[in-house]
Amino acid sequence: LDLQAADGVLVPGGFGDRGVQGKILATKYARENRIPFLGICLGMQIAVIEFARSVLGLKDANSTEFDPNTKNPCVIFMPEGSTTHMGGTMRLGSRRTYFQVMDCKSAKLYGNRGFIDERHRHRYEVNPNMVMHLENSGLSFTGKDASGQRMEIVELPNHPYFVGVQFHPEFKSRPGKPSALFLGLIAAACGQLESVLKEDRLSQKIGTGKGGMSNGNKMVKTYQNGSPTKPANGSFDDVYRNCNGVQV
Ligand SMILES: NC(=O)CC[C@H](N)C(=O)O
Repeated sequence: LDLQAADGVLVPGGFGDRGVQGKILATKYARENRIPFLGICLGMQIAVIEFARSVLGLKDANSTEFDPNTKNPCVIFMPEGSTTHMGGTMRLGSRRTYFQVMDCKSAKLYGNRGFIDERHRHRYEVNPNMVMHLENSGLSFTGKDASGQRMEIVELPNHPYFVGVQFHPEFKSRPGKPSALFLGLIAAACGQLESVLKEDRLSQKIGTGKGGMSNGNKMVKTYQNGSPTKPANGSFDDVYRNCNGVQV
């Protein structure tokens, strides 16, 4: 895998320690070299572990999923007491994320909404006791659940696009209705994030329901079945057109 050729890095979810070492290296590379990054579920947990190791200097920082005896458990087992999920320990299904600040990339990409509902499938979470330490060193937990104890979105404000989410935006993302965070990753990888964030259209059609982007944003033509030479008519469409088929 040649990371140097990558315009963006997506670290997906996963269970167990297979591939974790490589995911940590890819995340470190993206963070240090300012390559647009999106971490999903385990990918977000990896981003926090990598940051704790490299920036906080906690060399054995880990998830208790991989090292139950770590002295620096920055990701821990946090089962959710739920009468509807009896017997299961997985945090599953739609849960609400509240933005903690509006001046962050994820809130803007979701159209400046106060909260979003996204789907979940995980057992482990960022250790709430380490949040302050991580934030003092530059990570920003821009989305949390209603209790404030479960970290849903993490960002590095001083990076062109470094976003990790505990939820799974892909579950509600559709080719013609992409998730805000995939739009952000692709736009950043194309060097167009600034113009996308400035798009009036991003926030105009929020809450219109049908035809909107998944979780609030507008539908944008993707030309998936159309002519690849169809002319673009705006920066938004450029992003979509240029990135059809692009591997990130
Ligand atoms: N879906 C995932 O990526 C799960 C991440 C992690 N293994 C957890 O259980 O929390």
